[in-house]
Amino acid sequence: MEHHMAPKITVIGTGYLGATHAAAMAELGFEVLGLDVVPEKIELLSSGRVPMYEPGLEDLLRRHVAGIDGATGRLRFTTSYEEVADFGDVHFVCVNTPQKHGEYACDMSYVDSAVESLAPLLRRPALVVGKSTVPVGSAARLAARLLELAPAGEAAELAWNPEFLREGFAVQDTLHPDRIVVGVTSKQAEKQLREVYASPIGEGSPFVVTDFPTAELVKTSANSFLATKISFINAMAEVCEAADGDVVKLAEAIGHDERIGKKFLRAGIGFGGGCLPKDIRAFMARAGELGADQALTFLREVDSINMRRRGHMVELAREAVGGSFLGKRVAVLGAAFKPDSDDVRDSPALNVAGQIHLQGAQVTVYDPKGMENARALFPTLGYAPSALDAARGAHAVLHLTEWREFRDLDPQEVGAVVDERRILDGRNALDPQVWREADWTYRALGRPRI
Ligand SMILES: NC(=O)C1=CN([C@@H]2O[C@H](COP(=O)(O)OP(=O)(O)OC[C@H]3O[C@@H](n4cnc5c(N)ncnc54)[C@H](O)[C@@H]3O)[C@@H](O)[C@H]2O)C=CC1
Ligand SMILES: O=C(O)[C@H]1O[C@H](OP(=O)(O)OP(=O)(O)OC[C@H]2O[C@@H](n3ccc(=O)[nH]c3=O)[C@H](O)[C@@H]2O)[C@H](O)[C@@H](O)[C@@H]1O
Repeated sequence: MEHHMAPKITVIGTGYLGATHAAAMAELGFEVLGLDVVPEKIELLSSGRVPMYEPGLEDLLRRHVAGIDGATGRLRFTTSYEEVADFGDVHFVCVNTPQKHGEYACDMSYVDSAVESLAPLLRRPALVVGKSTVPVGSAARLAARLLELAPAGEAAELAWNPEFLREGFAVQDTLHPDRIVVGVTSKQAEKQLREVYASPIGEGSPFVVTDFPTAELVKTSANSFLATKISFINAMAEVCEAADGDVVKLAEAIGHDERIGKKFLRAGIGFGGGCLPKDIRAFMARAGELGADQALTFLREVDSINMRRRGHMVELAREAVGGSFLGKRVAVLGAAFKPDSDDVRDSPALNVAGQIHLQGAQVTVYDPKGMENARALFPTLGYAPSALDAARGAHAVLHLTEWREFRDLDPQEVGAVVDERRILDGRNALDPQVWREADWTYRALGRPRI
């Protein structure tokens, strides 16, 4: 009987997506080699440490990284493309695809460079699998490039396998995905990917096989839908504020309709992060290039509703401190773009903090995990080592990222250190009653003033 070896896997780009994917693939039993162009990241990962905060990821990594006591040794890291090309049968491309400076379009230079570094070294059969979020049409272009550059010729193939993980739940989402989507041009590629994902498929994750453009579009349309849902509820929050309605109750009530659903209806200062904002913009830009820009004009509105939230939060805060920020102290609870992450890319919390600082207030920020990243991006803001320290002497406290730690704060304890008991809840996540009972003025976006 033919002895079939499990494919060896490489992961190119070991950031939020790639580091998680690499560790998860080792957990599923594969031999994995991760590569990044930043040697410091590779050093950290090789010693079993994760260069960012993602719940459960470090434990997973330490179970597998070669050289760690008791680890399986299935996971290693390198900066050498030669090593990756020699080692792998399936190469996942997980590099960043940020927004271009001053444009809506996606910056494909990192993906292009990853493929151009790897392809000329592929001498034996290989499946290169794109996971980064890219404009539709990229996979076809990269497949042609691969064929042009790889010494293995047609034995080096491309597939597209978009990723849907959420930060904060990355490990769980990778090991137990809602669905697996693969864009392929051959049965062989499909077969190989079925083998890689045999475990989640066996657990019941739907496996959707499609062509390149559809696979790319599934990703951008999923993120567009999520962004639209958030902006929808934030538009309702604007109307609620004008009509003295309560958007939290409204969301709960419409969410009982299963066709609408309860998820992604949390009104507040809106969506941020390294994905939703840049993905909807890149999608609009790409649709424009394809002559289908009209189809996505609604995303422009989704984006502008979202950006208005930040400005509105600043206005509410200014109003709360008496009409001007000059000489006022403002405490900001939260810097990460969402809880359970240290990611501050396009963070609504930091954007609001930055605007208030520019308008003359003394702003002090605290975040359980995002401090280092926040300081690097906004070095002129004040930072404190705890929520209580941030609140000391404040004329207003702004709750901008809904960490558990903030929900558990004791309003009396915080009340003892502030100058004025004023709290603005930018995430509709605190219990208004608890704060009001402790003599705080509580105000939230889209809820009655009382
Ligand atoms: N962060 C997330 O939750 C998710 C991200 N995505 C997509 O995944 C991609 C990666 O996102 P993140 O992991 O958040 O970005 P990231 O910035 O955290 O990680 C990207 C990594 O790629 C490395 N890199 C850049 N150029 C390289 C090259 N030529 N060769 C090797 N490594 C290189 C960087 O040094 C960095 O470590 C993006 O397209 C993003 O839209 C998709 C789903 C979820
Ligand atoms: O493409 C990506 O990178 C990922 O983008 C999002 O994941 P993520 O950015 O980690 O975070 P989300 O949980 O989607 O939250 C995004 C933003 O929306 C905000 N949000 C979310 C939900 C909600 O009801 N209201 C709301 O304002 C969050 O505070 C956060 O700023 C998607 O949820 C993932 O499926 C996708 O893989």
